[in-house]
Amino acid sequence: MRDSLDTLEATIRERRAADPDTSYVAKLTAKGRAKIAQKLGEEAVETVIAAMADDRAGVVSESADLLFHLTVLLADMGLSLDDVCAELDRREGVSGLTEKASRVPDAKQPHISSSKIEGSGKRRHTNSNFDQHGLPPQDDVMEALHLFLAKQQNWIEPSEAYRGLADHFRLEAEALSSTMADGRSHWENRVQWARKKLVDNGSLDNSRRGLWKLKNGK
Ligand SMILES: N=c1c2ncn([C@@H]3O[C@H](COP(=O)(O)OP(=O)(O)OP(=O)(O)O)[C@@H](O)[C@H]3O)c2ncn1[C@@H]1O[C@H](COP(=O)(O)O)[C@@H](O)[C@H]1O
Repeated sequence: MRDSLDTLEATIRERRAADPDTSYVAKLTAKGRAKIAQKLGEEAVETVIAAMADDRAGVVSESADLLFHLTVLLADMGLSLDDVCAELDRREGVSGLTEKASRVPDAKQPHISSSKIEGSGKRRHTNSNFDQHGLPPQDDVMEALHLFLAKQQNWIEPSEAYRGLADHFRLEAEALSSTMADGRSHWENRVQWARKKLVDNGSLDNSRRGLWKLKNGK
């Protein structure tokens, strides 16, 4: 398997610079990364369709197309199969369920997807909708705080929410150190605003000063 992929990778790297009239790799590469990624997506869908039809030969064929297009994409990004294998090696021995349980907050919730790359199954955020301070929109913070609190067993201190959500949104150090005119933290202010919204809509238990928890069942 690895030999076949190594050979394919070497061929693809060589064919990228070939004449697009005689090379599919060169032709696809010339169309740009978006087209390569689109083809990869199509092959993934075709693999799924074959699997759902219990078409074993189809799955083998579509998987070959999928691996081929993935290798073209990696080459276009200056990445290699070795990079992917190194990541797989790093994960070896770590149960997928254990890794998933360690994520904070729950990445499966679809309604925080405005800043999440769909389909990755992992917490990844684009910065495109972040503001000039490098912070996510208030509504996203509110939804993420709701999810974060839903996972807590007990009362938490605000600092835990600041940290947990900063990790969730993968905030840069610069964004975390940004302050308002009065010296208060932009980020903490945003999380506090989110907490207030949750109090206002009746989700948050407001009975203990300086500690945060959702009301039961909210
Ligand atoms: N493994 C492959 C491989 N798998 C699939 N494909 C091509 O990938 C394309 C995608 O399949 P589709 O049915 O979606 O094609 P399509 O509808 O024509 O594509 P679009 O019009 O949507 O762009 C087809 O043209 C396939 O022939 C491949 N093309 C090349 N290779 C390898 O890459 C090497 C270099 O190829 P060239 O760059 O063409 O010389 C070859 O020797 C092979 O080893």
